[in-house]
Parts: sequence; C-alpha cells; structure tokens
Amino acid sequence: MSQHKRPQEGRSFGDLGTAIDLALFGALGDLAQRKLFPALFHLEREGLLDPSTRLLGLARQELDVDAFKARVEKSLKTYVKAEELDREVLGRFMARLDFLQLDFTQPEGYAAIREWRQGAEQPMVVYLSVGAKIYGDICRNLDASGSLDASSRVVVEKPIGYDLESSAEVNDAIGSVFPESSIYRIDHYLGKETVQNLIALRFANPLFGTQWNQNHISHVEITVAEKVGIEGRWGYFDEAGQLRDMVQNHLLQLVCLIAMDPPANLDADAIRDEKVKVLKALKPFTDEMLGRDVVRGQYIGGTIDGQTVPGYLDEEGANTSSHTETFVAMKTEVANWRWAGVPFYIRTGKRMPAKMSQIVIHFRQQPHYIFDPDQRDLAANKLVIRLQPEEGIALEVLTKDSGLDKGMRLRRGPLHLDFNSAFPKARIPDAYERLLLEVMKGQQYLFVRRDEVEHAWQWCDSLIEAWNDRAEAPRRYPAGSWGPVASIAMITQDGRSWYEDY
Ligand SMILES: NC(=O)C1=CN([C@@H]2O[C@H](COP(=O)(O)OP(=O)(O)OC[C@H]3O[C@@H](n4cnc5c(N)ncnc54)[C@H](OP(=O)(O)O)[C@@H]3O)[C@@H](O)[C@H]2O)C=CC1
Ligand SMILES: O=C1O[C@H](COP(=O)(O)O)[C@@H](O)[C@H](O)[C@H]1O
Repeated sequence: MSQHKRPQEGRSFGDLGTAIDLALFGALGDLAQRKLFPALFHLEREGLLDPSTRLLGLARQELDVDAFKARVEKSLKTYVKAEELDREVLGRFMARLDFLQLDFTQPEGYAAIREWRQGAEQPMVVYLSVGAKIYGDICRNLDASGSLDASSRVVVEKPIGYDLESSAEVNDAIGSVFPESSIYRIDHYLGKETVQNLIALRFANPLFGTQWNQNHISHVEITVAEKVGIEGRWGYFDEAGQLRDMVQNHLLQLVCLIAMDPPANLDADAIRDEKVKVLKALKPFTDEMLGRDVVRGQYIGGTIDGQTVPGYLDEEGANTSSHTETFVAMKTEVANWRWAGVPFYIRTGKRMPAKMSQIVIHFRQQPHYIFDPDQRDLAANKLVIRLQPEEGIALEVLTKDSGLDKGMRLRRGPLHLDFNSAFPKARIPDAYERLLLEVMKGQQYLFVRRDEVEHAWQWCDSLIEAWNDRAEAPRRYPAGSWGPVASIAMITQDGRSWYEDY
C-alpha cells in the first residue's frame, strides 16, 4: 500500500466546482472525445470550472499541443450543439488544455506528469479512460514517479474486469496505490438526472415512502432498450455480452436504487451500504428458474426506422458461430422483508425499435373492488419513471370517465411530470457532467464502491456459470423488435405484460 493519507477536499469554488488538475489518460479515445471533453466544456459554459483548473490530455500518439487542441475542438463541434459552442467560452476552455505523449504501460515519461504538477496546490484527478487491463500499470507508474500525493483521486471506467476474480485483480491493483476513499468507479447511469431523482422521489415524498414495499407493490419492471447495435466494438462486446455490459452494472444499480432501504443520510457510504444489502439479497438462480425466468437473445437482421440493419453475426469483425447474448430478460427477486414475493422483471437489449429506459412500479389493486368487472385489469396505479429519452415521471391514476352516459366507468390517465416542459429553462445535463463535477468536489455518493462491484459480479457469475453448463444458443430476434417472443412469454406466464405505453 502506498503511503498516501486520506484525500483532502479540493479548494472550494463557491458551492459548485473545486479546482483540480485533471490528467486524462486515453484523451484521444472514443469516450474522451465523445463524452468527456464535451462534458467538461459544458461545465465551463455553466461557470462550474474553477479558473485555476487545468486539463492534461495523455495519449500514445505523437502530437503537439496545438494539434491536440485541434482534435478536441473538432470533437466539440461534433458533439456540442452549435448554439452552445460560444467562441469566448471555447477560448477559455482551450486555454486550460495541455498534452503529453506517453506509453501508459512504461514507467519512462511519467516524470513529466510530476513536473506538470510542480507547485500545484489543487488535487490531481487521474481519469483512466482506457481498458481496465492497464489500470494497474498506470497507477503503479504514477506512484513510482512521485506524481501523486495524499489529495490525488482516480476515476475508473467500467467494466472493471470480466468476472469476480478479474475484477478483484483490477481493484487490488488500483487499491495498492489509492485508498478506497480516493477511487471513483464510474457507472454513468448514476449520473443521469432521473436516476438521481429516484432518491428524491423515494425519500422526499412521504406518499411513496409509506407505500414502497411488498404490501403495496405487486411487481417492478425495468427496461433499458437500445437502438444501436455493436457500433464497431464487436471484439469487446463478444467477450462481454449484454449481461456483463449492461446488467452487471447499470441495471443492477437501478435495482439497488429502487429496492434499497432509506439511508441514514446522503453520505456516500450510507447510500452504498444500503445498496450492498440489496445486492446481497438478490435471489440466486436455481436450474429450474434458469429455464423459466431467464431469456437470452441475439439479434438477426431486421429493420429499424425503415433502414435495414445487419444481424449480430454479420456485423463488422463478427465470428459467425458466437453465442453471445445481445438481449437478456429475467425475473429476479430481492429476498428480504421489504420485497419478498415481488418480482423484478428486467430486460435490456441492443437493436430494439427505440432507445428507451424506464422503470415501472406496479402497485397492488385495492383489496375490495367495486367497479365494472370488465375494467378490473385497469384498476391499479403505476408509477412510470422515464430515464431516457424524455426524462419524466408519470403516476397513472384512475378517475371517472366524464360524460352523462358513462356511469361510473373508470379512465386511466397520467399525473405527469415531464422535466422538459415543467422546467423549460433547465437543460438536462449529460451524466458525465454531473459525475465530473462530483469528482471535483470530492464526493463519492454517485460512484460505485468495491464491494458493490464484487457482489454484482458474484450474482452475475453464478448466472453465467449456469448458462455455460446448459450451453444453449441464444434465441434469435429480428433487429427492430422487442426481443425474443420467449421474453414476452416469460412475463405472461405470471399473468402480466411488459408496459407498452411508450
Ligand atoms: N466509449 C464508450 O462509450 C464507453 C467506454 N467505456 C470505458 O471507457 C474506457 C475507454 O473506452 P474508449 O474510449 O471507448 O476506448 P478507446 O480504445 O477508444 O480509447 C482508449 C485510448 O487509450 C489509448 N491507449 C490504450 N493503451 C495505451 C497505452 N499503453 N499507452 C497510451 N495510450 C494507450 C488508445 O490509444 P490507441 O488508439 O493508440 O490504441 C485509445 O486512444 C474503457 O474502459 C471502456 O470500457 C465505458 C462506457 C462507455
Ligand atoms: O455502458 C454502456 O452503456 C451504453 C448505453 O448507455 P446509454 O447512456 O446510451 O443508455 C451501451 O450502449 C454500451 O454498450 C455500454 O457499454
């Protein structure tokens, strides 16, 4: 373990950002160019970057700083709306940038980072926008070169490993240099506005606080549907599959935020302790459940928005015999007092008809029903939490249908909070803006603790092991559909259906 002591908070800039030196490893990569620089630019626009914050891009390519700035500017022009790309703000942003060419795995060259830091008072944030295999090398090289001090923080991207064992190796390597209190593990879903709103919704509204348990909720649905396919990442994706790529992290984090008990306060560890309890309570899959409650799928060619798209096995770089899943649906349960007997149906897939992420909380029906027997199926409230594309929350309630001829007919309608129309001036920030800001402030509550990652892997590993034992090919579904027919049968066998009011 290195000799670092507990990190210090960065120098405060009002209530907002704090001054940092950001060393961005992998600065020419896809994530950095498409997401991180645009997010930093938006923070600049909003006045959330402290005037003394500096940004150092690190990459393997030989570029001078002007060529690097030109690459960043080009990306900003691609990924930031033209009307948001103010010249003055851009000039201010570009003036913060510096560049260092480096092979990250070799110790030579790291002295230049120490020199860049010479005399700096603000903490250094090291952002590892590279594959997890080289996190350990980078951390060790930074440490050995004397570039770090007690205030340094490290931000790491997902996936952390491939299973419990490999994730423990990666975490050990990072942990041998940085204490847990300085490690910020990104799950970008935690930076999404509506995901954070789950905490406000559940713990600020007594209406829901008292109803949030198996006495009042019959089941929970989570859908994270993507329109995109593999986007040139076949090599990575084929080793991972949708369970590792999406369920192990994003969907399980959503399950945690829905199912966790109220934390004692909003401190990072108070929240994360509660999330870990949920992960530990996830019911392990038995062989019988595997056949009945889990569906794996792989897309074949189809049509999305009128365009023909290739199947998974015809994507660029594909191996024609792959059994990797691009879709997974399952029924699981959080086996504790609050949730016993409440199914959590989750599904996620690539090449679906729409990009749409939503959570639907289905409340139980009244104990005694007095209206038209034909309308009985209508008679339960649903809380629909839309994460994307249009963030919003709708509570489906039942009212009397208007009109003299309607008698006491019921009508289903939403009490609707659409964030864009309710708060028209508020731009909904990208997840990475929020997450970068929290790193600057030294706050960890939107980041994933090591034990969360490991409990999530443990649960997924057992599922993957059981799949491997069965050696079944995934079910095919045409691109542009909602997944294999079996995923619909999985929920209808319980007398329910996926919520379809998209
Ligand atoms: N892209 C995305 O949307 C998402 C990415 N992530 C994660 O973010 C991380 C980065 O992903 P992404 O940007 O897509 O990956 P890329 O491969 O696009 O970027 C990584 C960059 O790191 C550079 N690099 C790799 N090894 C070295 C080395 N030894 N020395 C110097 N430079 C090196 C690469 O340089 P070169 O090109 O020369 O090889 C490349 O520019 C990964 O952990 C990924 O899993 C997570 C969620 C989404
Ligand atoms: O982490 C990942 O997330 C994206 C989906 O993110 P979203 O914010 O667009 O919902 C997914 O496409 C990618 O495969 C995965 O690695």
